[in-house]
Amino acid sequence: MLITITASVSHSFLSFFYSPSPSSPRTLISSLLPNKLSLRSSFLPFSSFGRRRHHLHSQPTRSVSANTMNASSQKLENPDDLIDSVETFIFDCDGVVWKGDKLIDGVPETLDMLRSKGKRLVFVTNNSTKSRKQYGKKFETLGLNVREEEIFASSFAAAAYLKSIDFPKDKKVYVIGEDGILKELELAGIQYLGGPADGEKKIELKPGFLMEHDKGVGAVVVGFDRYFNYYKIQYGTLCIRENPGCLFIATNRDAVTHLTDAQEWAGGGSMVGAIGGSTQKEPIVVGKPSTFMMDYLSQKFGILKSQICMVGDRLDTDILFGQNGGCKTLLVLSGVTTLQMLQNPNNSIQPDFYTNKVSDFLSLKATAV
Ligand SMILES: O=C(CO)[C@H](O)[C@H](O)COP(=O)(O)O
Repeated sequence: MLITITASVSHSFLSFFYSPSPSSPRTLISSLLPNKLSLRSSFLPFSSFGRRRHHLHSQPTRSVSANTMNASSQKLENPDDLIDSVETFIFDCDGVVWKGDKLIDGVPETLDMLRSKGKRLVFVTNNSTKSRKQYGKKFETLGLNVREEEIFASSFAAAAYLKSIDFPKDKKVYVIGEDGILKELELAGIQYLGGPADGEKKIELKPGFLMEHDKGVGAVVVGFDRYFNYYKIQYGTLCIRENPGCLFIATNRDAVTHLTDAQEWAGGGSMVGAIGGSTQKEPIVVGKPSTFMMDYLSQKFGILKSQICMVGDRLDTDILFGQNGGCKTLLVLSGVTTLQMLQNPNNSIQPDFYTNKVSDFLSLKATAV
């Protein structure tokens, strides 16, 4: 069974890990797992600085959480009931708000309607290629009135996670990923190397060639990277395998993404999988479905998770993210998931509601009048 280590900022977990118990973190985490799950020996990337600060929990990506045992989803028929039952809507971006660079029909009007009802709107994306500021520009270009503080990308989550564990000022992060991660690390005051600059680098395998690496790297952050190469794999691998306590952090493990609308393209999970393959370690995942961003948001805005509705197009990231956080969930069929996929007997991830697209909030209301 696939198990993912996820990062959480929940106070209960924090106090749990700060407790003076002599138990090792591995024992503590093991105690949180159902009996049938076990941890592999290389599973926990604790470092000397992260040891007492990590509040990790192991979380199967599906099927063990009680939330994933929901009965079949209901087709959304009374949007007002759902709207009135929560104070915050978290929207996934790709497949919900836009597809690639194309705005999905009816999104601006729907967001305006929700704002006019006093709802808090938050946007969460696993795509780490841009920073919050860069996403702010994208929203603006698409004619959407969204502030940078309302956007939470996995690039930001990686930097926020490192801050939450007091990543030492004298340590560096090796980045396998694009500009968004670099920008967020910079804003967080964290030193880094790698990123797009290593995209051109090649390795000449002459006899006896040995690649040097920076012993001051305390974390490798892996996100979606269109310039992924063997140099980056080897560099990241050396840091994780040879620098004591070096963390392996993944922005997400998404299998596919939408680089063009003609087909699905290999996603961030492919880069993370390569580093997992060479290091034989599991990453700390900070993007969906990890609860790190959910916990972060709920603490930052002081929102009760039961007062949140997560709207997304992917079952194994968005809907699971909402369910793992104890929120209401709405699946829209405007992205990667079809009705057939939702209703396939092998699919156990059932959102509370499903509908075609977010603007159904408006059209269904109109029909009901
Ligand atoms: O970056 C990616 C590739 O790994 C993501 O799969 C993708 O872009 C996810 O976006 P969202 O969370 O907005 O659906």
